[in-house]
Amino acid sequence: MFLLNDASCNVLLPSASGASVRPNNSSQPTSNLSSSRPKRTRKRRANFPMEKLMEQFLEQSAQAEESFYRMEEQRLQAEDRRREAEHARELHMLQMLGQMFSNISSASHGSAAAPSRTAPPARVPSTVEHRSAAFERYYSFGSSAHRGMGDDFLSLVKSIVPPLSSKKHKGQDGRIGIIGGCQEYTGAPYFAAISALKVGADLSHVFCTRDAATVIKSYSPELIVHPVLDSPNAVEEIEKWLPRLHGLVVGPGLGREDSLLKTAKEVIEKSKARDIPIVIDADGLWLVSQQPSVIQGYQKGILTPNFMEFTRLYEALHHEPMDSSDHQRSAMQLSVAMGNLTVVLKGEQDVITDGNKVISCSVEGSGRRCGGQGDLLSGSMGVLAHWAYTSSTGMVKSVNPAMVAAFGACSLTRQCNSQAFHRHGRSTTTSDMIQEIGSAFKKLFES
Ligand SMILES: NC(=O)C1=CN([C@@H]2O[C@H](COP(=O)(O)OP(=O)(O)OC[C@H]3O[C@@H](n4cnc5c(N)ncnc54)[C@H](OP(=O)(O)O)[C@@H]3O)[C@@H](O)[C@H]2O)[C@@H](O)CC1
Ligand SMILES: Nc1ncnc2c1ncn2[C@@H]1O[C@H](COP(=O)(O)OP(=O)(O)OP(=O)(O)O)[C@@H](O)[C@H]1O
Repeated sequence: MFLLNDASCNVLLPSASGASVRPNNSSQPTSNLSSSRPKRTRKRRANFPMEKLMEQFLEQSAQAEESFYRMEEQRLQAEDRRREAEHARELHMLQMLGQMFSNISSASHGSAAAPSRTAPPARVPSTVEHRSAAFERYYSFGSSAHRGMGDDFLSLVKSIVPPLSSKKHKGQDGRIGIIGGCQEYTGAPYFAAISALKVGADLSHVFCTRDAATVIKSYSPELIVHPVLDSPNAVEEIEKWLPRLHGLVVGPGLGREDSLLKTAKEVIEKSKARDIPIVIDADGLWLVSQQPSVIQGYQKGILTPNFMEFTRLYEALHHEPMDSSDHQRSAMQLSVAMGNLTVVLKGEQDVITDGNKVISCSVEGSGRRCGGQGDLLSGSMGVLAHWAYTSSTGMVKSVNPAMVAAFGACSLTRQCNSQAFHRHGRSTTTSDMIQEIGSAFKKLFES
């Protein structure tokens, strides 16, 4: 905005910040416009007709405008340079982190750093070996100790979140399948499937028994529900969909009926052949404790046991009771015995390990332990595993995509628990936590 003050002829120019400022008289030939010397001004006014004065004023205005835009241009260029430098610094930091992890993995476990899809189960290290190894490779997030490393893992999770874009079509950010849902348990598969959607999958399929299907559909129109799990040709019916699925969660609300477990087992085999990331939870873990070979050595498999489920698995693999005083060590031992599968032992702290590294997630949750929180966790992990394995950033692959996905899902579940508890206190339910997924995700991974 340019103002000509009638009485004094003072000129007001816009500053870069938008506020009007007076021009610097020392650098501009504006003495004829000054109001501080009335006599001289009057005399000059007599010599210069009004048009000449206007002409001069317009010329000065144009110069001022030009200099303003030049300064603005310089300011924007400096801002661009600052952003580019910041981006390069972030990228460099993540590459170094990736390099560091791959060094740790190759130094400690040779082939485990670049595992084959179905590696044979590795040797279980001795107690002494394990204690020092776990110490060296133990990182914690949420407590004040090792916060730097936790923050780095958080950066890795942030880096796998795909950008939202109008160029994408429905399905590109993930189609997730849940194998579970029977007459007794309809809530668990619903929680897992809706959580996958709310984290950011585009489509969520539930493969459940016939009598559970209508119930699950009635909870939400967002879910695609297939009433096939107890049909005679269940495996073929589900197999038809596998080429379209990016992630599978097996177990929430599956139940333990032999025929359903047999179907789940065959679906796991078919999904492995297609290289689909598979999260196994709840009754899926019951199946694994009966037949570990169903998933043993599959590097894209993640097990998410609670303490009870963990004990069952550990004893099935090691044929002896576990040492419950050292969760990190026991979790590493189970992972190694399962062929370096990623294991998430849920609890007061979530312990996440692939047998080489151990991370602990202790993001503050709450004291509320309503049923279904584990389903929120496994559904979210299904999506994050797909994003981690298909991430184009590269550095996630030098860590272990399954560990990054597991860490992301644990942090998110605990953050949802904390936020829901702040609103609802003791009456918090898993549905309240699911309502918090959007804001918890934004807070953790998009800020
Ligand atoms: N709304 C729904 O539809 C829901 C359905 N769900 C579905 O239910 C199915 C069975 O799953 P599950 O977890 O109840 O079976 P299981 O592992 O045998 O545990 C049974 C017993 O283990 C114990 N226990 C548990 N945790 C423990 C711990 N941390 N530390 C120590 N002990 C612990 C505890 O024993 P208690 O305290 O009673 O002695 C508990 O009663 C499965 O399909 C699942 O998806 C759930 O997802 C919830 C929402
Ligand atoms: N003692 C705890 N303190 C804080 N958070 C916890 C605690 N126990 C579990 N959690 C959180 O709750 C999540 C679900 O764990 P939980 O042990 O409830 O699973 P679950 O028993 O398999 O659940 P579900 O009821 O779905 O079967 C964990 O990832 C963890 O983040």
